[in-house]
Parts: sequence; structure tokens; C-alpha cells
Amino acid sequence: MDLKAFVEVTKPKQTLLLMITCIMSFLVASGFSFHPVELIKVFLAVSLAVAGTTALNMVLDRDIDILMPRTMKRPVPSGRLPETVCAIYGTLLFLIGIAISYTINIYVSIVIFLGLFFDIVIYTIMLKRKSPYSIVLGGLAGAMPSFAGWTAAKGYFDVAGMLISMIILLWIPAHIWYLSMHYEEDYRRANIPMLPLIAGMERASWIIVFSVALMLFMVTLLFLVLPFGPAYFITSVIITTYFLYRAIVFAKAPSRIGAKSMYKLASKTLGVIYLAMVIGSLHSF
Ligand code: HEM
Ligand SMILES: CC(C)=CCC/C(C)=C/CC/C(C)=C/COP(=O)(O)OP(=O)(O)O
Repeated sequence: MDLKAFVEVTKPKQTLLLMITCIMSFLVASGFSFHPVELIKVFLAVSLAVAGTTALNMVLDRDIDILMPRTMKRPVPSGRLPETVCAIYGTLLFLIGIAISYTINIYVSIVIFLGLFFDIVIYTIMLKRKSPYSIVLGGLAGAMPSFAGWTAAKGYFDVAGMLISMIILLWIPAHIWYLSMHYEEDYRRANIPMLPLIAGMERASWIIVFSVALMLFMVTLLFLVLPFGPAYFITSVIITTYFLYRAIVFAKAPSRIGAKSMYKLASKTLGVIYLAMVIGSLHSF
């Protein structure tokens, strides 16, 4: 068993961007006045829970991951990490994360538990292998780290935190459906009915355009609802409008090759929006 496998099953790049949304939300919600220990507790609670959830997803998906060239070399399908070890590892990480969240406030624990529920029960077990719209509900899992960061700072649930997390929900169709266009053969071989495989690339691309247009609306609404400075508004509107423009150009002539760069652009777009939130909440901007 190589120790690298224990890192790989936590999908470091995905967990990193999820944690960027979490910490940025915490910073904005706290108005940058927080005790460093609080920030460390939020980071540990959410990152351990996300890593544990992802490891559990890897165990449950081992039978389909072994069928896809994109995922067959992963630790569990390739046998580098026994599934029981990965299951115990994932459960332990999640339980430590939840325990730490309990020292922050109960609302954070609820949000983290919802993350596990939407990822493992709703998405991985119930929908991923059956519904072309699996990521719409499953996407709620992806919005939970951001909502957890916000709730940790606020100490209660509020609409602003939900609006910020909504941006991620509207971003997920671009994140996954462009990827599934690029890896269409993989998903067909594993019999995973992602929307582009069922409705075709063109129709799925226009649905993504619609979700990115809603994202642009949400980014603007946040400017009206939250005390963000003009730096947030200008940066986030420019990057989201550019992404919308690229999504429209792609939808007019979708291609598997082009889908990969759209997938990569999606991650960059979300990262910049969250960065804009932090800059925009520094009162001097
Ligand atoms: C239902 C929700 C989600 C699903 C089904 C999903 C699925 C995926 C898949 C299939 C990959 C490719 C992994 C690989 O090929 O190894 C991926 C990578 C990634 N995901 Fe997600 N994801 C979801 C939510 C999110 C969210 C909410 C974020 C961040 C806020 C995120 C960030 C990333 C990043 C940064 C990568 C790596 C991108 C790269 O390789 O450049 N994902 N995700
Ligand atoms: C607070 C908390 C615990 C939140 C959970 C956040 C989280 C792990 C979100 C990711 C969502 C997800 C379903 C990814 C797996 O996709 P996939 O199985 O389709 O990806 P793959 O094909 O690459 O395995």
C-alpha cells in the first residue's frame, strides 16, 4: 500500500477548489475579523469531511471506475488501496471533520452532514448511474463547503450564504457536463447517463449556457445584497461574461476536444469569482 494512494483518493485538486470556496466564504462572512483558531478549525473540519466523503465515493464507484480509462488507475480499482481500508479511512476522516465542526457550531455540523448525504446517498448511490440530471441534485454537495464556511463565521443560516452557494450550483453543469462530453466514451462504457450522452452535446451545451447566464445574474444579485465593493462587481461580471461568451461560441459548434478546455476554464472562472468576493469585501476596494 503506497501512502500516495491515501492522498489520491481525496481528489486533491477538487478538494483544493472546494476549500477555496469554503475559506473565501468564511473570510467574507466574518468581515475579516476572526480568531486564527476559528479559521484553522473551519479548514480542518471541512477539508477532512470533504476528503473523507470523496474517499467513500471512490469505494462505492470502484466497479465503474475500473471501466473508464480516466479513472481505472485510481487506488481502489487498481488494487493499490484495498476497498475496506479506503472505506475505514474515509469514514475516519469524515468523523474527525464532523467532531471538529461540533466545536464551531451545530449549523456547520448540519451543513457538513448534508454534504455527505447529497454526495454519497443522493448522487453516488441514487442518481449517478440512473439519471441524466444526477449532478443537479448531487451538485448541492458541492455547494456545502462554501455554505459551511459562511455558516461557521455567521453562527446561523442566512440567505446571503445560500445565494453564494447557489453560484456553485449553477456552475456545476459546466464543470461536469463539459468533462463528460470530453470523456464520452468513458461514460458510455461505464453506462453513466450524463446529460450530454442522452440529449447530445449541442442541447447539453445550450443548457450549460442557460446555467452560466443564471450564474451571471446571481453574481450581480450578490453585489446588490452584500456589502461588496466595485472591485468584486467588475471582476466577477467580466470573468462570468467571458465564460458565458465562450460557452455560447462552444454551443454553436461543440466538440470533444473543445469541451476539455471549457472544463478547465470553468474551474478558473469559479476560482476568480471567489477571489473577487474576498477583494470586494476589503472595504478599501
Ligand atoms: C456534483 C458535483 C460534482 C461532481 C459530480 C464532480 C465531478 C468531478 C469529476 C468527474 C472530475 C474529474 C476528476 C478526474 O478526472 O480525476 C472533477 C474534478 C474537479 N472538480 Fe469536481 N465535481 C463536483 C463538484 C465540484 C465542486 C463543487 C468543485 C469546486 C467548487 C469541484 C472542483 C473540481 C476541480 C478543481 C477538479 C479538478 C479539475 C482539473 O483537473 O483541472 N468539483 N470533478
Ligand atoms: C461538506 C462536504 C462533505 C461536501 C462534499 C463536497 C464534495 C466532495 C463534492 C463533490 C461532489 C461529487 C459528487 C464528486 C464526485 O463526482 P464523480 O464521482 O462523478 O467523479 P469521478 O467520476 O471523477 O469519480
